[in-house]
This record gives sequence, C-alpha cells and structure tokens, in this order.
Amino acid sequence: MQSSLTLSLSHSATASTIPKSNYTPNHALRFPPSKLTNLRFCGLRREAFLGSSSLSRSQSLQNKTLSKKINNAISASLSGNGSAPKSFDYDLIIIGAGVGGHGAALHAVEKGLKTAIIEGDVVGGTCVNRGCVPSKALLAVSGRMRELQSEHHMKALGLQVAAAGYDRQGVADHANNLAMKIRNNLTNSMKALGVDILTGFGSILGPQTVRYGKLDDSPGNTVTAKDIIVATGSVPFVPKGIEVDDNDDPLVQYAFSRRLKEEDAKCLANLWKTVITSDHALKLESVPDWIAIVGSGYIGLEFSDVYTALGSEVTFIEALDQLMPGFDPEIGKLAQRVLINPRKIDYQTGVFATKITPAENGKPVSIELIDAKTKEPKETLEVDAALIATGRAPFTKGLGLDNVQVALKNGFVPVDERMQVLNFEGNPVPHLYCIGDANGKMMLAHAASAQGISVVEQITGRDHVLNHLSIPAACFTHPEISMVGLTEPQAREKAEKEGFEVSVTKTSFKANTKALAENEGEGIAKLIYRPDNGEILGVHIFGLHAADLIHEASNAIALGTRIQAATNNSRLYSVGLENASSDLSFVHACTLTSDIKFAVHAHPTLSEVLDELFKSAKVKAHVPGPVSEPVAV
Ligand SMILES: Cc1cc2nc3c(=O)[nH]c(=O)nc-3n(C[C@H](O)[C@H](O)[C@H](O)COP(=O)(O)OP(=O)(O)OC[C@H]3O[C@@H](n4cnc5c(N)ncnc54)[C@H](O)[C@@H]3O)c2cc1C
Ligand SMILES: NC(=O)c1ccc[n+]([C@@H]2O[C@H](COP(=O)([O-])OP(=O)(O)OC[C@H]3O[C@@H](n4cnc5c(N)ncnc54)[C@H](O)[C@@H]3O)[C@@H](O)[C@H]2O)c1
Repeated sequence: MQSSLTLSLSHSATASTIPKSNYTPNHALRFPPSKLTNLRFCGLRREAFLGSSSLSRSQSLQNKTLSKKINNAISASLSGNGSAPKSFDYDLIIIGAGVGGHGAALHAVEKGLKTAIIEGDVVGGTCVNRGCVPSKALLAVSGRMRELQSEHHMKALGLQVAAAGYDRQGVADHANNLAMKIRNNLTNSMKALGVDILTGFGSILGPQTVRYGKLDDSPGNTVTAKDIIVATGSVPFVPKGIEVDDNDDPLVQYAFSRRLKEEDAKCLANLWKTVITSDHALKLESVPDWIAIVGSGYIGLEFSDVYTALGSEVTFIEALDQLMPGFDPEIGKLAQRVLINPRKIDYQTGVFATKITPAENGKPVSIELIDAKTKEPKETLEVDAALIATGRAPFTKGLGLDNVQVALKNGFVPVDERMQVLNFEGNPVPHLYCIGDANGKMMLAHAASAQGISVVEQITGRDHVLNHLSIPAACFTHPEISMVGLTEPQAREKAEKEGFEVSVTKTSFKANTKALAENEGEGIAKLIYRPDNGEILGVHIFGLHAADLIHEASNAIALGTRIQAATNNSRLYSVGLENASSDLSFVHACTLTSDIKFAVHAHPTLSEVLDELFKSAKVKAHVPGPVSEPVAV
C-alpha cells in the first residue's frame, strides 16, 4: 500500500458505510506520487492525438466499418449461385484457432479427417493469450504472495519468512511467457499432426464454402469442406456508457508509432490505461492503489485475488443483490466470508455502473452509479482504475451466416444440442456447427474443446450429445471454488417441476487430515442429490485445490454413476466378500463400481473430503430383491 493512502477501508463495510468525506473528494491523495508526476509532466490531452475515438482492439474489430468491409469482401467473392460444391478441399474447416478449434482439429486428425483451421489473429484465442493461461500465471503468484504474507499461517507451520515482495515486471513476464509457451505448443501440435493453419479472417460464403483473407475488399481465398465448425469465441462485453482506454487503444499505438521518447510513451501509456478489461489487465502493466472491479463473476473474483495480494484495494460494483451471483448461494456466502471480508475489498451490490470516465489531466477515474432497481442515481465513485468484468460478448460479426439463412441471437450463433447451427426456421443447417463461446452454451475453455470433440464424433459417424451438466467449472481464487451440475436453488426448482425429492449433505475441510496438515482447513464440499435413487444433481466445493477435486464428481455425473444405486448393493457386497477368493472382481465390476459411495480414496488426501461427502449421503433404504448374477466385463 502506498503511504499516501489516507483511507483504510473497513473490510466488511459496503462503500455506502464509509463516510463520504473519506470516500471521494480528496481523491488526488490516493494517486501514487509517481502517477501525479506523470500526469503533470505529460500535460497532454488524448484527443490531441486521434480525436475522441478510443476503441479497444476487440471493439474496433467489431465496429461498423469492419462489418461493411467484410460484407464487401464476401460479396466480392461470392461465386453466384450459393449452391453446395461437388467436391471438397477439406473434410473439415474450423474458423477460429482458440481452444475450441484446437481441440476439434486434433480430434479430427485422429479420426483421419483432412483438416484446416483459419485464424485471424494468433493461435490459442482468448484462453491462451488473454484468458485462462495468463490469468492462472498471475493467480499462481498471488497464491504464493498471500501465503508468504500471512504471518499467522507461516507461524502455524513453524516457518519464519522475511517480508515478501514482488517485481511487477517479473510477474507480468511470467504470465506473458507462459502464454507464449502454450501458444507455441498449440501451434506446433497442429502443425505436427498435419492440420493446415490458414491465416486470415474467415467467413461463410455459402453451403460448405468459406472465404478467408484480409479485411478488405479483395476476394481473398475460397476453400470448401464437407463440414464446417465456427469457433470464433468472444470478446469482453463493455456496457454502454463505459469508456475503456486500454493499451490497444489506437491513440497509444499512434503515440508509439510516432517514436515518442521512451519516457513520453510510458507516460502516455500510464495516463490512458485506467479503465480496462481483462484483455489489458492480464498484462499487469500497473498495480493501481485503488481499483474498482465492475462485476463480481469469475473474472472479477479472480482479479480481486490478484490485485489484493499485490497490494491494491478493491471496490466491487455488482448489479445484482449479492456478490458472486452465479455461484451456489451457500458457497457464495462462505466465499464472501473468506475471499472478500478479511481482504482490502469493499463492495456495493444492487448498483449499475452507468458511466465510467477514464482518468485524465490529474482527475481520477469517475464511476457513476445508479440503483439497479429504481434507476435513481446513487453516487459517483472516484478511483485510480476500473476493471470492467461484466461478461463476454460473442465475436460473430461479419461471419456471413446470413448466406446460409442463419440469424444471430443477441450475437450468439443458435445451435441445437449437437452444436448444429440452426437456420431462421429453427432447422439445422447441414454440415455447419458452432462450438465454444460463440454459441454461448457454456463459456469455458474445456467446454469449447469438448463441444468440438463431440462434433467430430458426429461427423465421423458416431452420434454424440455432450451432457453440459457434467462439465465442471472452477474459479482459481485462494482457496479455489469449483462446481458441477445444478446449484441448490436450481435443483429444487427442477425437483418441484418434475416431482422428486432433493437432499443436501456437506463435509468440511476442517475434518480432513491433509487439509489440516497444510493448515488450510477453511472449506466445505456440498452434495445435492436425489435420495430416492442416489442420482448426483450437483457438487460444489470451496477449499484447497477445489478445482482438481471436482473431477471425481463430474466424471461420476458424466458416467451416470450413482451415490448408491437403487439395487440391493449391500447384499451383493456381502456375496462378494464371502466369495472373495474367486468372485470379488466380478462383484466389483457389476455393483460396487456403480456406487461412488464405495470408491476407495488414498489417505491422507484432500480427495477424502469427497469420500466423506458421498458416504454421508442418505439414499433411501432399498427393498431387498433377488441378487442378480455377477456379469463379467
Ligand atoms: C480472463 C479470463 C480468464 C479465463 N479463465 C478461464 C479458466 O480458467 N478456465 C476456463 O475454462 N475458461 C476460462 N476463460 C474462458 C475461456 O477463455 C473461453 O471460454 C475460451 O477461450 C473459449 O474458447 P473458444 O475456442 O470458443 O474461443 P476463443 O478462445 O475466443 O478463440 C476464438 C478464436 O477465433 C479467432 N477468430 C474469431 N473470429 C474469426 C474469424 N472470423 N476468422 C478467423 N479467426 C477468427 C479469434 O482470433 C480467436 O483466436 C477465461 C476467460 C477470460 C477472459
Ligand atoms: N476460472 C474460469 O473458469 C473463468 C475465469 C474467468 C472467466 N471465465 C469465463 O468468462 C466469462 C466472463 O466472465 P465475467 O466475470 O466477465 O462474467 P460473469 O458473467 O461471470 O460475471 C459478470 C458479473 O457482472 C455483473 N454486471 C454486469 N453488468 C454490470 C454493470 N453494468 N454494473 C455492475 N455489475 C454488472 C453481473 O451481474 C455478473 O455478476 C464467464 O462466463 C466465465 O465462464 C471463466
């Protein structure tokens, strides 16, 4: 924390409980001295460089001029009749080489398909370059910083550590280098397997036909394929009224291109990067003293972990009535108690950030807040920087989908459960699929990849429908949060509609030897299930390595494993024991393997948290029935 800070935020207080006199007016005091110097030294107005335009890369890609260019390019290369080609250049063409496209390409090659992937920017897409990969590198640092800074934690382990510090550029380099390494791995893996990587912006010209090339009026290249997968991903969603001024701003690019003196360029960069999205925040070009994070979903929460570990104070601005509204409410409450309240984080819920203006000429970032329900103005917050983490928008403009009678829905590509793209009438367009963030089903890297693999299975003759309720998700805070399936309210709603009973059971990390050995006993696991048949409806974990632990539950859901199947397993179990010498493996195969309650976990491991969880579930007593003959598998 800078010594210039005059305000010490109460840990659990909402912003509105902080005396107003401390909160906004003397805001200049919150600026680190270096920044004030820079602001005075620069004395430049951003408009002096490029007028008032300040679109980020992603936004500028999406703007109208771009759409026009693409449409012109598409019309220039349309062959005329729009009918399907008779022979094909490829078996499969994928538009977009993010993790979704990459996963599909690798599986397609394995299945013997001649495959090409079209990429308009860099291989790896959001996850590798601007998402999962660099964010997890920053979170790895924040986790260690947090641990080293916790005197109490260190003392409990009998350790003595001198004051922990960090080198901002070193941390940023770690994230950037990791992204580069994974990007190279992805590129090399595709090249090695013979996937053709075609460079350019891809769009659909007609059935089974794609154009790729520059974003200009040139005809570009036309390629055909038996099947096409759209995997164009997403970009940060910035609500109306919020002005983002991140580093990809054409103004900054312009300044650099004019070869300003290094300190001038740095100064300009400092001056302009005050309202950012995750695209920019991941570069960690600065660690602001006080940053407002608009949105308390995955991105907001993970960045709050990073920023507070590195010394920032955070103010969350959340439109809904509670923080982390997407999580199971009970897990959300615990997460708030552990991840928010003891840290230098305050928050306002039930408010919209309607207008955000970047810092300029010595003035801080200003954030106008309105009550989310009444729409009445609430207050204007002044901070050093703002991170906009209000969701993601599909990147689907200019894809030419109207050439195959497809209309976007709020920008997303409409698909059915097999990821087949649906036309105006709701019918699948033959040979056209969309996976990943662009279809909006589940905006997660592994979901994109799993959808891609599922599509390849289908086009190679094996029908496959992905069960999205079996796909786990994790938030990589310290400790982590993970989940699979339904939240408790969702499960109860479903139960009411379909007429079944729901039970909930929980276990604590406090009872787990390994967690206690690590001095990390804070956490719970929660199981939501059907007591009548032992079906797992949802599992939620908050605690050490929750992101790794969830897979036992997600695999169980995917494979249809029950907590305890509705057969008389206990009788089968005893039959097995009596005949242990010869028949136990048979009995195992047909009964115990379908009962997760009887799975064996190594001791002492964190996985015993889940073992306890499944064992504590009370599946209703079964009517004793005839014991079926064991079947060899
Ligand atoms: C900060 C952050 C952290 C995240 N962390 C995680 C995490 O920990 N775990 C997780 O599961 N998910 C995480 N995500 C979400 C994850 O990044 C996305 O769900 C995932 O990247 C989606 O993959 P995709 O292949 O659908 O799209 P993308 O990764 O966005 O890739 C799309 C690709 O298509 C290219 N493209 C777009 N249009 C065209 C076109 N017309 N022609 C040619 N190329 C085109 C783009 O340049 C891009 O390379 C995170 C996201 C963010 C922003
Ligand atoms: N660990 C991970 O798997 C991981 C990490 C980061 C991102 N992601 C993916 O990226 C996607 C985007 O993440 P995200 O955190 O931006 O979105 P999100 O949907 O998770 O959360 C956005 C939050 O912003 C709030 N909000 C929206 N507009 C607002 C406004 N004007 N004022 C105040 N609050 C507002 C919403 O109520 C919501 O709580 C997620 O869907 C997630 O799947 C995943």
